[in-house]
Amino acid sequence: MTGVAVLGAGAFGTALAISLSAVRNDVVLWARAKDQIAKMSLDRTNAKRLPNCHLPANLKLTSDLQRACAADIILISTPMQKLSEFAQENRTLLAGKILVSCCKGVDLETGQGPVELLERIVPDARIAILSGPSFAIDIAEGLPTALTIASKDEALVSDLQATLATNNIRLYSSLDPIGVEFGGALKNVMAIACGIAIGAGLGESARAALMTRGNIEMQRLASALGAHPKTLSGLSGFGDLVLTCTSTKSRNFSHGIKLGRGEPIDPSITVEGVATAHAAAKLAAQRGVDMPITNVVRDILNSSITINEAVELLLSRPLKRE
Ligand SMILES: NC(=O)C1=CN([C@@H]2O[C@H](COP(=O)(O)OP(=O)(O)OC[C@H]3O[C@@H](n4cnc5c(N)ncnc54)[C@H](OP(=O)(O)O)[C@@H]3O)[C@@H](O)[C@H]2O)C=CC1
Ligand SMILES: O=C(CO)COP(=O)(O)O
Repeated sequence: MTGVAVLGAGAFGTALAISLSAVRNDVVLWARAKDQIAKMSLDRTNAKRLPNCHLPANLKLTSDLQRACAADIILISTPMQKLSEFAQENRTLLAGKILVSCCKGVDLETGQGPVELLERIVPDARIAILSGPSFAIDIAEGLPTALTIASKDEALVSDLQATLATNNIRLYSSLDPIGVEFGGALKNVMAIACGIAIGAGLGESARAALMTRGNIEMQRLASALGAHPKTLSGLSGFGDLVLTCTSTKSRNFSHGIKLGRGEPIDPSITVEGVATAHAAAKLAAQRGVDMPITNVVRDILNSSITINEAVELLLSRPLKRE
């Protein structure tokens, strides 16, 4: 396999392109805005999305999607709610390629995760997902982490594991893309819940309880959708849950903190858990899956309940065996 393109020069796409460029000379990073690419080429940094991180000299930059899509392997790193539109608009360029989704979310309109969505829109592509604990800034600075690459196609996943591992990203493989995509998506909802708890002064014990019961909810929904429950105990589940529920580097956790403190929200920041809370609550209702934490996060986001009411709701549920 030759040539790796990263589509979407957001924080994560840029970080992945930097990390991959340390081990390969055939990496191209695409952004839709010509002026952004011109500025990035001049400054060798992405001031808009990942400031202060150097773009290596061997990393190619382009706003020409056709040129980027000449690569065999295409990593897609747009926000989840933009993936459907992006894939539909560019389905001809993506056809027949190896597509690796880097998105963490559930599509609000269809209830699909990124793998299922790409399989529907680009049926003749070979699809995989990359997920796990990885703040863009950590990856860009060369700090080590471990991620999961998953696909139902065993040969593909093993090729991608070898091709996409870098000096600071250790890659584990998985044949359970549903578990990996829903682990990565649902942890964002729990990070908002934990942020709310911390922001509202409910304490760290409350956060630990939310993380633990949240993890059970994540497993329940993912299993109902066909995932292996054990997958959610891995990097794209427990691993990312721990990271994002405990760090203010997380936009989802920070969003929750702001809600908990009653502070204003900046709508320009990508906070995947907001739409995903709505999508996941809907999926759970359709399948009869009990998701009390997800439901209260959705209701707080809708302003249909207060944080105090959410606490009361969670604590007054019938007592049960763990
Ligand atoms: N940031 C992180 O630490 C991590 C993020 N992720 C996941 O990666 C995905 C992207 O996040 P992140 O990079 O942080 O997001 P950012 O908000 O930093 O960037 C989003 C990028 O997507 C581009 N974009 C938005 N809409 C479209 C569209 N319709 N067509 C093409 N490009 C589009 C934006 O372009 P423009 O600037 O022109 O608007 C921008 O380059 C999310 O699903 C996130 O959960 C995963 C792991 C870590
Ligand atoms: O997914 C992430 C780290 O693994 C990034 O989390 P946020 O989107 O909450 O910043």
